[in-house]
Amino acid sequence: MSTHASLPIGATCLYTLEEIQSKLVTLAAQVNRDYQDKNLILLCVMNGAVVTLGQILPHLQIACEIDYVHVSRYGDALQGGELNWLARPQTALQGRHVLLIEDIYDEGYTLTALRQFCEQSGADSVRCLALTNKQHQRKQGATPEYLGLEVPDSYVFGFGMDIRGYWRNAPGIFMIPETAT
Ligand SMILES: O=P(O)(O)OC[C@H]1O[C@H](OP(=O)(O)OP(=O)(O)O)[C@H](O)[C@@H]1O
Ligand code: HPA
Repeated sequence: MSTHASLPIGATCLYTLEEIQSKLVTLAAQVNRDYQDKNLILLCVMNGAVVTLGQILPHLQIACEIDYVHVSRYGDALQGGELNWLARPQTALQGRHVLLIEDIYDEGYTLTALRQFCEQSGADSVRCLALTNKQHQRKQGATPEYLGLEVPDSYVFGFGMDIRGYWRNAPGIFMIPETAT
């Protein structure tokens, strides 16, 4: 573990950019294998997944479309609340194979609602790729089919994830130990 000079005081690096890239390459290989003959659409769950989507895309070697859905249940807070729907996908999901792209699988409320939305929209299949999995026992709903890196039960940020609205640009995945829940 290392610290980063210009990040919030006490921030500790959990994963470097190189470690994240390496995991994304592995996840992309699984997606390439599983969706070879499928009409795939990737749905980026804004805002947090924007970096994950952007960084995994060049590693996908299959025809696919992208779109996004914007929901939020944390806002600038460190604890989740009600899910706010800010934008729905513009692409018709009827008959499509949908892969939701998430930055973090935390308590699972967001993912459960998104799966339900896609299924009700007539998708042929709905799966999720989440870059990180927060380790705790407060999960609900189905686990992402493609899971990347394990993170501890603290508020994490960087690589698209915010802390109080900032530092989505942090070059890696970081935590501040005092934010442990
Ligand atoms: O598993 P859950 O407990 O439901 O939390 C996971 C969700 O929380 C985050 O979004 P957030 O509401 O923070 O919005 P953001 O992506 O714009 O930061 C993250 O991007 C996931 O979508
Ligand atoms: O730990 C987290 N960090 C950033 N966004 C999040 N959304 C849910 N949990 C988190």
